[in-house]
Amino acid sequence: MTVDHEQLSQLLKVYFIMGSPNCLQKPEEVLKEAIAGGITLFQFREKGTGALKGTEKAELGKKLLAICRENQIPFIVNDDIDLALQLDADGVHIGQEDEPVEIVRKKIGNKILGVSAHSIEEAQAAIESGADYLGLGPIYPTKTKQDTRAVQGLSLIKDLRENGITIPFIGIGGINASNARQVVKAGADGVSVITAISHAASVSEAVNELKKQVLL
Ligand SMILES: Cc1ncc(COP(=O)(O)OP(=O)(O)O)c(N)n1
Ligand SMILES: Cc1ncsc1CCOP(=O)(O)O
Ligand SMILES: [Mg+2]
Repeated sequence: MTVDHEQLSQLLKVYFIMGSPNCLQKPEEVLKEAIAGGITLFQFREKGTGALKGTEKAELGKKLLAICRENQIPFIVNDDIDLALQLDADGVHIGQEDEPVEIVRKKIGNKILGVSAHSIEEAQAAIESGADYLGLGPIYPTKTKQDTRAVQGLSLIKDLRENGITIPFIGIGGINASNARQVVKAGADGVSVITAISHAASVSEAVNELKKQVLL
């Protein structure tokens, strides 16, 4: 899948990330509801306590990919490049502790490549090595990921734009409908969200609320 900056910027508006440990009901149902609410991109992140492994993880990935395909929502795999290639996913997301960006770029060809960055230097290095978009965070405190860097607030988002970085990027970490607007106002193309969507009483309404804030 080849996408230009503008298409990617649109895809990043409401970027839903989840795996089975994040869900209060069947992941397939959560994803269907999130799509009905209007998510623009999905990342399969099967990580954390109770996460599926091996064949079970691949089987769930295959089911979630099928749902995304039926609804024309691009499907990104977190960390696991082999699974992304096996499923023929649309892209992968890697962090600073994962495989080096250049190596992943070679492995995945023109699939979408997202990279986490926590400073201008990491952002520039990721861009030079072939990232298509950046994930910046945690913007706000989060309970979902234990091994995060320090909470950043909006400063890195503003700094990147002030330093002429034009690549699409999203904020991640503790984002919900009450703070999403300020993330986008600071310069992000969109928001990446786990809990505010996956734990919502109504998943589709939560997505809808987030989307309204991001597109304001
Ligand atoms: C869109 C997006 N941004 C950041 C991350 C975090 O990636 P990473 O730092 O590699 O941490 P894990 O998610 O692998 O625990 C992400 N997954 N997606
Ligand atoms: C994967 C990840 N990377 C930085 S914060 C985070 C977790 C975001 O989850 P939530 O939206 O529940 O705070
Ligand atoms: Mg990672």
